[in-house]
Amino acid sequence: MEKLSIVKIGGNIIEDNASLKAFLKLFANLKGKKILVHGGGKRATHVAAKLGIESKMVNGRRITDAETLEVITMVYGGLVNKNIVAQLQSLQVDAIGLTGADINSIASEKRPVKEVDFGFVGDVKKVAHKSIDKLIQADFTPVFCAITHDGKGQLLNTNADTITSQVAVGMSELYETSIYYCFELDGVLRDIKDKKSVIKHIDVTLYKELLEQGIIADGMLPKLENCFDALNQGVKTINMGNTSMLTQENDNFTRITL
Ligand SMILES: Nc1ncnc2c1ncn2[C@@H]1O[C@H](COP(=O)(O)OP(=O)(O)O)[C@@H](O)[C@H]1O
Ligand SMILES: CC(=O)N[C@@H](CCC(=O)OP(=O)(O)O)C(=O)O
Repeated sequence: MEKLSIVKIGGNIIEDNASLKAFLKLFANLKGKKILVHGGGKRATHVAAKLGIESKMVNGRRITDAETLEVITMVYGGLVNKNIVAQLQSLQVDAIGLTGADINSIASEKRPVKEVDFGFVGDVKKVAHKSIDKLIQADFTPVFCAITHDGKGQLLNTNADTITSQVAVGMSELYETSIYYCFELDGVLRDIKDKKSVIKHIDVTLYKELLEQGIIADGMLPKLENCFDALNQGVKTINMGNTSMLTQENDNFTRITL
């Protein structure tokens, strides 16, 4: 099977122009077929605040009312996605920016209201791996933002980490897939105050321990939540760390295995 890399960048990298530029260079140099997924939660929070809209997160997910959905559509689907695509074009990567509504690539379902009403937040139901592959086979590089749709005309906010693992699972039908969760730290840390305390390898048993001890929290929750499902559903490798893990020179990052 041919290899496919699915790379995710989040808010902290996107917020810092120099970090974003440096990352996009590494991504452009990454050999083989690839997909980029980006978040932008921090930018959405800033823009919402400017508009007088307060942001609320529960379990690493944004409570998304109708007003917030408008903001995230503009920020993720417009501002962030198109800037990244333009920068990739300047690096000779023929990128195409997508929400899950485009080519019906990621269909989701509005999260049912249980203890928390997340509003317009979608849980991924179907990834159109064959349609996405048409773009890849045509030598385009898909760049997904954190928006999906329900097939009935409703856009839904979906955590970018979750999109990454679900797209990777879908594409595993056709490729040997590797996920790279790039963020500002070197990996999952045993002690959040000690930047050097990178845990090099996490399996299911250690994951449960770390979760119980509260070592995995906040933005780290959605990253790790779906990893083991993804590995069980055919994703070959999952890595978490800073952007330099995309080069062969850095091996100081976290590898997730079953
Ligand atoms: N054990 C941990 N190791 C590393 N980061 C952690 C840990 N627990 C919580 N975090 C938090 O998770 C954040 C990364 O998630 P998130 O903010 O969603 O990043 P991004 O948007 O860049 O993907 C880190 O900045 C850190 O504050
Ligand atoms: C439902 C939900 O929480 N969606 C996320 C999507 C963006 C995201 O995931 O951004 P980062 O990767 O930068 O955190 C949000 O609106 O914050």
